[in-house]
Amino acid sequence: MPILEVKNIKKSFGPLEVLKQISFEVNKNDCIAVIGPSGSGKSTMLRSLVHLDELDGGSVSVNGNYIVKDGVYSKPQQVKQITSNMGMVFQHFNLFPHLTVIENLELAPKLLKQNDSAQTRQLSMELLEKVGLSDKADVLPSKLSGGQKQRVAIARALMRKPEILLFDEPTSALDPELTGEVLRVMKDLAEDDMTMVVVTHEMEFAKDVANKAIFMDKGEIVETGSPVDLLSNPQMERTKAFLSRTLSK
Ligand SMILES: Nc1ncnc2c1ncn2[C@@H]1O[C@H](COP(=O)(O)OP(=O)(O)OP(=O)(O)O)[C@@H](O)[C@H]1O
Repeated sequence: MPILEVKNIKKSFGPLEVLKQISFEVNKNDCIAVIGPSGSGKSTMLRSLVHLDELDGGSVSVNGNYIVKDGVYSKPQQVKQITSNMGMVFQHFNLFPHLTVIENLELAPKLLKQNDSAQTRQLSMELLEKVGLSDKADVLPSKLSGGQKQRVAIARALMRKPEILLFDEPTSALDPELTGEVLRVMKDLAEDDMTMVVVTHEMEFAKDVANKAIFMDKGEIVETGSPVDLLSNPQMERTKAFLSRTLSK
């Protein structure tokens, strides 16, 4: 059974149909790159998986538990519980500026009283080490580079030990010289068999790290398959058309 199953999801903002009956599955250990031109609905699709955007129709389930089934949402408590199995990393980090790095990591577990504070501290230090920032535990986000902020955001998303990590263009807000350090952490996670869905414009990451690619255009999935095949096969007219649009952005 797939971990995450998305079936015929639909979403409009007013008259604009942003998602048109999208379906796909995420299996354990998949790293899926979601690629497509600006405005194709990638962020909306990702946000809808954790109920940050409300769908108009379709189904999303995690391990067979429905967040929404045929457009009808489960009870809020159940939605909360199911979505807690997914961690989200945003383009603009979304760190709390008045909290130190370690306080950013520990805020949610403390509010939810998930673990005792010694366990929480041990996990937060382990995760900061994993992203190479154990020396920054007590500094405020304003003292960090964009790449470091994003690595903190990744560590924070891992605090609840999610089964799936979702990334929404995690390097798009970074200066080019800072994208590498974030992509390396993401590659390490993929190599540790983390299940990931990554909205990205980084074609090299898609080719090197992802095992599957989903191409979206105008609210539809127009192509799926192995990223290497899709990105390097000159016969694939849609892929070429997509790439020329993206590269000319
Ligand atoms: N809250 C909103 N209200 C109205 N329209 C929205 C809202 N959020 C997104 N849209 C519109 O929905 C469409 C899809 O947006 P979305 O951000 O999902 O695309 P995207 O593929 O992620 O684009 P990008 O690569 O530029 O981030 C766009 O036309 C956008 O303007």
